[in-house]
Amino acid sequence: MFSLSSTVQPQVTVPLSHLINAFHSPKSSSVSLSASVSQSQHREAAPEHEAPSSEPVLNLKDLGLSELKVRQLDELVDSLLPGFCTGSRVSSRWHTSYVSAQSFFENKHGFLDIFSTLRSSCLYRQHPKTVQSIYADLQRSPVFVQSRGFKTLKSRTRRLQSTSERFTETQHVAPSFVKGFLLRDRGSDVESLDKLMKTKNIPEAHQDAFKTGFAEGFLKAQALTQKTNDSLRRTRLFLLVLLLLGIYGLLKNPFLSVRFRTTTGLDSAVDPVQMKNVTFEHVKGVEEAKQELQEVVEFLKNPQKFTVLGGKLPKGILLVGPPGTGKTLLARAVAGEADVPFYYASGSEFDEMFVGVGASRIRNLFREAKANAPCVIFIDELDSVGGKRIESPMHPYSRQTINQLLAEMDGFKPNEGVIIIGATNFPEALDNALIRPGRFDMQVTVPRPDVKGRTEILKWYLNKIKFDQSVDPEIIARGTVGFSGAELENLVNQAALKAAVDGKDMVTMKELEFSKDKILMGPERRSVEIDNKNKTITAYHESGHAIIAYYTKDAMPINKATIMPRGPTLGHVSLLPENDRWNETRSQLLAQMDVSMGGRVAEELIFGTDHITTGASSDFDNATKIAKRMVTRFGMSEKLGVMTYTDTGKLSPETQSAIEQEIRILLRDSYERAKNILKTHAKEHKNLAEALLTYETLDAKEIQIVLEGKKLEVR
Ligand SMILES: Nc1ncnc2c1ncn2[C@@H]1O[C@H](COP(=O)(O)OP(=O)(O)OP(=O)(O)O)[C@@H](O)[C@H]1O
Ligand SMILES: [Zn+2]
Repeated sequence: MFSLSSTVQPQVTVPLSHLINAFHSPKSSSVSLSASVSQSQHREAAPEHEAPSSEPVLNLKDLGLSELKVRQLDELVDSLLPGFCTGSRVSSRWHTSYVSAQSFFENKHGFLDIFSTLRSSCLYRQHPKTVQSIYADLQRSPVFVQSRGFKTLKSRTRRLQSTSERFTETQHVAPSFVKGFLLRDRGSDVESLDKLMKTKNIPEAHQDAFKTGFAEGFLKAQALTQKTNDSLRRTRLFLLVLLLLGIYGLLKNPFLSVRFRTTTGLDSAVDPVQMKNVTFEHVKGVEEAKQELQEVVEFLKNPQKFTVLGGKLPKGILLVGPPGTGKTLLARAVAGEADVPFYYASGSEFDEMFVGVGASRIRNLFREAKANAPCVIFIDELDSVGGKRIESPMHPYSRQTINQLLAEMDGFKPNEGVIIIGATNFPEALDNALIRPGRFDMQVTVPRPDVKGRTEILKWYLNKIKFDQSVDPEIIARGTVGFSGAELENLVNQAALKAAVDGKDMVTMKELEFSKDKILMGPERRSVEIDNKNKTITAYHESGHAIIAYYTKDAMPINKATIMPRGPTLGHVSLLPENDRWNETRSQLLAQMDVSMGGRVAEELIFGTDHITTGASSDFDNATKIAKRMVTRFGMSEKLGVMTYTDTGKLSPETQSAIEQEIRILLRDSYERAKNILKTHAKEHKNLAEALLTYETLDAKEIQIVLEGKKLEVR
């Protein structure tokens, strides 16, 4: 049978006579199979074998093919003579037999890799021509066209041969087809099978067999052709839909962040993201940083305006600050405010074990960005690409990568509209070359937020959840000194989760306090069974702290006392500074020491010296630290004067012992003060401890009620 593989059927009408003639063209034809069948040549060739016009006309009935439709006939012809059809796509493919295709994929598989075509179209978005030409290409050439002609030609011919065993003249079949066809004037003559059989002297006895064989072969080929056509049609439809979708996506949103990405070894694509929805409004508590970046936004909005006036803006801005303080968010907001593309890269992406990869990634990034200026390139973790640790065996090519980064930064003018924002937690770890003028020459500090900033951040994230009106973000803010924006966001989120778990319909202070403690001290250990004796000791210990805090003038206000085990602690008292403390007075420091002492003093007073526990060790640590700093750093000891003693190891033994002596005195005095207070307020101490044993946790208000001798309302 005539099998067709993956070839598109050209719509060409061929007189049946050509076909028949082809079977019986002179055996002597010397056209060799392996020769490249150039159709144009054949067409140009003089028609030597013009058929006599007197040939009788063939009736399809004679062939037993009267059932065939014209189209089927065309297909038959094409099956037999794929090379014939003028101007058809197939023919042109045949003639590229010796030409390797453009891509390895094409060579290997014989058809275009439509996905890589689409991908590369996305890679070069700034050249819309590419997309168009690809579209045109795809229109021109059906996707599964075999472009490796020699393979096609041979295999198809072989198939022709094997399926036309009836017409045995193996060697000469194909050439005679061609010759028979091409040497004739196709339009004019209509020949008949009868005549052919006569002229070729086919014996009467064989004529029927000839016809039957011909028809059988045709019908079999027909069935297969139909199948192939169906599957081809389906594939083409699928590819068309895919293509249309791709084009639609590109037209609709050129900055679509989710797109085909190529990460083939050395070459990685870089996609910008449009940051319209992130503005400075989203970044709270870092007002100074926002102000400094405002001018960068103005520049990105209108680079020309700045250069006309001769203004010069930094190419690179370094955002410096601890993790989670919103450096990435700020960089996004800069792009969002200016409504320009945002290119994100993490320094660690460039840190490659392979030569040239990191450098090549940087090159790609800058090439893309420059083509889309004005825009923002953000390099997170800049220290991991621009660090000083060059020549380390762990990062063999980092020098190369840094050099590439430097070259790229030097490679464009300040008015080109590309702003590079780098972020790092360790500016001191950066390579000096990076922070020279003309590179990252502007530093913006993004510190941990202060009380006001924390309150704003908490409000911002609280507004995204349901919370009770009684919630006071400021109280939480005061208790979260040192929290970063990310940690505060997490705090609110944990509170929301806790409320959901407890079946509440909104978040209250309780959940917020809960999640704050969880972040600060680890999760509650409700399951831990603490015996009554230990519980009682803990209750008195914590009440001791609370009483001292309550009755000492310069101590911080109490926020909460609890005997709920959490993390490594059995209970704790939390105090809230009214504001972030920039400075502390001597009396505040002493008060802090006294509060720390309160725990141990309570144990001693209530249970006796023999029953004091190990539970006060961290309290002592705390108190000792304060005393030591007062003596050695703050000049708060009369005996040692206003002098700092940083490296105590290098001091004379006398000075060392004098320091020790002073610290000891401070601690002892503190202990005595605490003892006095607890003795004076023994009743309140007892009441508070009992309230804690009953309620486990007491907040500031409840503590006040107990200490004022009033009864707590049953909760
Ligand atoms: N000042 C802030 N205002 C509002 N949200 C913040 C702030 N800081 C941090 N966040 C929240 O924390 C998330 C993480 O912050 P971001 O990634 O910007 O921190 P970063 O400083 O870049 O951290 P890293 O140094 O770890 O990369 C932000 O997406 C945001 O949700
Ligand atoms: Zn304690």
